[in-house]
Amino acid sequence: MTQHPALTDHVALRALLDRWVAAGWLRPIDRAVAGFLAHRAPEAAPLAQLAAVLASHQGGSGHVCLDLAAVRENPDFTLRMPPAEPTGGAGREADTPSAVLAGIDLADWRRALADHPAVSTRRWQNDQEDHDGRPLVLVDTDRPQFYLRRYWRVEGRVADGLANRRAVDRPSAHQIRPVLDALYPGSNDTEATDWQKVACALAAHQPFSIITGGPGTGKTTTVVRLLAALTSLHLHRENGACLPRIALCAPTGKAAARLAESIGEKVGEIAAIRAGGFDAAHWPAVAAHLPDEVQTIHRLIGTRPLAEKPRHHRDNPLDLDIVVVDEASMVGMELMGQLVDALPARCRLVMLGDKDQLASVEAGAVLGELCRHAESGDYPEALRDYLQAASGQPVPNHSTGHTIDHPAGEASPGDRDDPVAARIATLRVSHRFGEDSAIGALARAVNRGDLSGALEVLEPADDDQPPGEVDWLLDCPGAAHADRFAARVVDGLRPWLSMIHAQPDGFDPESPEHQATVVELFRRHNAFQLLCALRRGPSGVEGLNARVQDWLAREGLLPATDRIGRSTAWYSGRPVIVTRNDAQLGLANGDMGLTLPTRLENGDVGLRVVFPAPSDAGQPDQPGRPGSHFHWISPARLSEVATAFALTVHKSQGSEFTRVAMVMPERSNPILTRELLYTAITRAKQRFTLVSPVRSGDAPQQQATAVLQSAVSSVTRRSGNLRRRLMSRLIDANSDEIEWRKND
Ligand SMILES: Nc1ncnc2c1ncn2[C@@H]1O[C@H](COP(=O)(O)OP(=O)(O)OP(=O)(O)O)[C@@H](O)[C@H]1O
Repeated sequence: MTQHPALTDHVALRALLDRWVAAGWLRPIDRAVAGFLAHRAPEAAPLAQLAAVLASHQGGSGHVCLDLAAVRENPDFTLRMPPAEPTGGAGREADTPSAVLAGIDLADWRRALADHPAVSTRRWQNDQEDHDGRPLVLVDTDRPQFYLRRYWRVEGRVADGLANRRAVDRPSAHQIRPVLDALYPGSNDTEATDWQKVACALAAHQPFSIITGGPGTGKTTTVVRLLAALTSLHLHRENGACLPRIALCAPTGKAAARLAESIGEKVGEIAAIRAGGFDAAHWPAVAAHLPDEVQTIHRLIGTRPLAEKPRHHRDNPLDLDIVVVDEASMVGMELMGQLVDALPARCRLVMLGDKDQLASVEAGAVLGELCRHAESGDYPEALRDYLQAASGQPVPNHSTGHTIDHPAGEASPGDRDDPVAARIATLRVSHRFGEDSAIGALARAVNRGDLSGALEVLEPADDDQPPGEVDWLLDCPGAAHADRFAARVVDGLRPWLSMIHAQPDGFDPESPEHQATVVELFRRHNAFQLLCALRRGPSGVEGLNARVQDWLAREGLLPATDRIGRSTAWYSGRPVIVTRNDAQLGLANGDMGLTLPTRLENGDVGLRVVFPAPSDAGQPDQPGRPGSHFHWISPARLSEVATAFALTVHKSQGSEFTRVAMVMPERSNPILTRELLYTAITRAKQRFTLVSPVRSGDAPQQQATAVLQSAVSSVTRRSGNLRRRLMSRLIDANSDEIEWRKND
């Protein structure tokens, strides 16, 4: 078979890459990798250059490496070329990766890469050696993986940072049992295992642990009790001296604010504990020590604009004993690498998150990858004994064993000796969505890829009935119920928009009464959110924002759309989302603001965009007035924002809303996956509406079901090897030679 000219001729390869960039299939930065390699090794095979370009391209789509076998098996799908969302540029069919790579097999890739002077070939056994400084790394197994060295190194750094945690004090089962019994009164009286208590015992023992579970399964509750248990042990032993220094953090400002909000109540519960023979002042003293502030990870480690390194790193670590990371599914590999670098080896690390949610948009699905086999929940025998003794709970093994995902040719220890699994606790019971909750049932069905289970829950919307907890609405232009969707959206937005209209003389930022009104405004705003899978097209964020503006204008809730324009104009009531961090303004990517008529210092009424201020506003390097709940910012200073009547599901991660309506794409799309739909459903606290756009006349219900089916059956698999690399380090270091001290 003749090969595509781009694989044998450098000029043809450059022309192909130029066309990919022009069509929007490839980023210019990926294209630049080819130029760099051509300069370094002009004679080397074009196929190797192409692989390097594609490895860089995959980094932009969340993968830390290029899985060569996956590219061979399904090139266009693996590489998302053409992109799932149209880019405006026109690509040629003759240029699709499947056309370009036809006839290439793994042996060709291997040969081209192994011969290239810029490629270092590795096996797992020597993955820590990094002396040759070559910019590309080929991990040569039966399923070869090709890395830019930068990602290879950061993945290794994360594995090192997790494997090297050495918490100084691991309580014996005998020490921690009375503390856990006091924190979980009544747990020993029932037969069912209290997995939260077991999770506490596990995380108290392991210097690095993950507590994972769906929404409302008690991750926050558990971590507050864990921190209380560790503080209690210190108080007891050292009489208040050297209490652990604790920091709570999350990847985004919004996730940090949500954790801060939910933690207060739980700390109050600790102060009220009276059980277990501790003196009356003990638990109030424990509660008083627990942190109430939550920072972003960036702020914790001291990320500085334009600086190469954050303030805290290996040579200037944070002075902390325990760090908790919430919403860890949103943390990518680079940020995780910076975080573990900034922690001293003695510092415990506890990660909280829902392993089934969408992964970070940055390269590397850290939590998802580490939790790949968490479902089975089996532990090594000795650890199981410890957990049972420490918690007083039965800890059954769930499965008879899965095969550990070891690189080919390496010994694979038995399932129950998996040292990564020994650091993971899975919470399985949702206290928010009980057995009879339709949202919970829909989320579970989607999560297990069960279309008929999902269809059992999804009730087609009925005009004569009030909407249920979950319902399904067909958005069919021209049909009798065409306005039903518009009416739902307007109903969802009216409560806060009408509050704005009730202040024609503008909000006074200095007035306590107006500040209270703004608190209520944000509460109402948070009661309803429209989500989309896509950004572009009529069912994407752009199309939906325009439609919503029309609907609201029709109802008199916004000025007429021909006056306000479409996407960038400022008007009273425009909700916006920040799309890039702005340290000067104290805004983070993902922050939401509302545009309000505002009384200005000169007495005029003008527009200001109001954002909730972080809890540490007014601190030395944090803009905002001390104690103020809000920032009031002139629209002229905001360039990186977008209208947010509708948001992508990606942007909604880390947030929750009372009611959510999610708009599906018109047809199946690689972006629409099981994780995306699950994430959208679990953003809703009380009601979830699925909106399926359909073409009129043409069996609308079947069209909608086909798109739903493609979503529940499509699972994202991120390339990367963090789990394997961590496992091999833990096995090598034999760091599970834990003394499972039950009786001392
Ligand atoms: N063991 C329990 N018994 C009864 N209620 C509980 C229990 N654990 C947690 N809850 C309640 O369930 C709700 C959710 O708990 P929590 O916020 O800890 O869960 P989460 O997993 O952190 O939730 P999220 O998905 O919001 O991150 C809270 O109202 C909490 O008080």
